[in-house]
Amino acid sequence: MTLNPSFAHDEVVADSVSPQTFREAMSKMGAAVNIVTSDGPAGKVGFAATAVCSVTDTPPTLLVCLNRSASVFNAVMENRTLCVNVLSSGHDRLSNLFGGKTPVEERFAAASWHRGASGAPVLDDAVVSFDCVVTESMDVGTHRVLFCSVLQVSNGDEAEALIYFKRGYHRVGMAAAV
Ligand SMILES: NC(=O)C1=CN([C@@H]2O[C@H](COP(=O)(O)OP(=O)(O)OC[C@H]3O[C@@H](n4cnc5c(N)ncnc54)[C@H](O)[C@@H]3O)[C@@H](O)[C@H]2O)C=CC1
Ligand SMILES: Cc1cc2nc3c(=O)[nH]c(=O)nc-3n(C[C@H](O)[C@H](O)[C@H](O)COP(=O)(O)O)c2cc1C
Repeated sequence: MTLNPSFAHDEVVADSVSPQTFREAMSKMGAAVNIVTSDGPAGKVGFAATAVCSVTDTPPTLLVCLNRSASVFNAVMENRTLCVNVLSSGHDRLSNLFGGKTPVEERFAAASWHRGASGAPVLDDAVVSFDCVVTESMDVGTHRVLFCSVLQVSNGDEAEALIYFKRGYHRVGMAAAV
């Protein structure tokens, strides 16, 4: 396929790569696993997320992509606060709880939490946590991209992180040999 620079983005995307092909390809892109929590007027919620990325250090900003059909969606948008808790290697069961259809109280009962500056739950034994306020957002397809200004960082002392790769959990902590 040759790309004509005058094509609108949607035209190029429409009949090229199917969602199935895209997901299969994405399954090979290893990513850190996070539990994104939120609390506020709409109540306490949390979900597992790999679609989290650093945007800029000035001001410190993360982005989080949240499916608009997720049960947590309205609460996160109303609270406008969230905490990105980066999971350690022993957190695979916790990730599955926050990634499934489990009731909210059952999700949070499986771990220990404290409250961050934003009011969102911070996971006690996370590798690191980024407590944030949602400053901007943009809809792309099925998801809302949340731009999150970081209010507070909490560093843990966990040696190994949890990585999601080829639809399974892996532990990482040792530097690759060069
Ligand atoms: N970014 C997202 O929204 C993600 C959603 N999931 C959810 O977990 C379920 C199980 O996922 P897997 O076992 O990894 O198998 P899968 O075949 O559904 O997904 C493979 C990979 O594709 C990407 N992906 C999955 N659903 C997506 C979506 N709706 N939008 C954008 N990217 C998506 C993720 O990188 C995922 O690891 C998925 O069906 C999805 O509901 C999982 C990972 C990321
Ligand atoms: C490993 C993993 C990563 C996920 N990453 C994302 C993500 O980045 N964005 C997203 O919207 N949903 C993601 N999900 C799915 C949400 O965690 C799930 O939709 C959320 O828990 C809401 O589920 P519910 O609608 O049953 O409450 C992921 C799930 C798993 C297991």
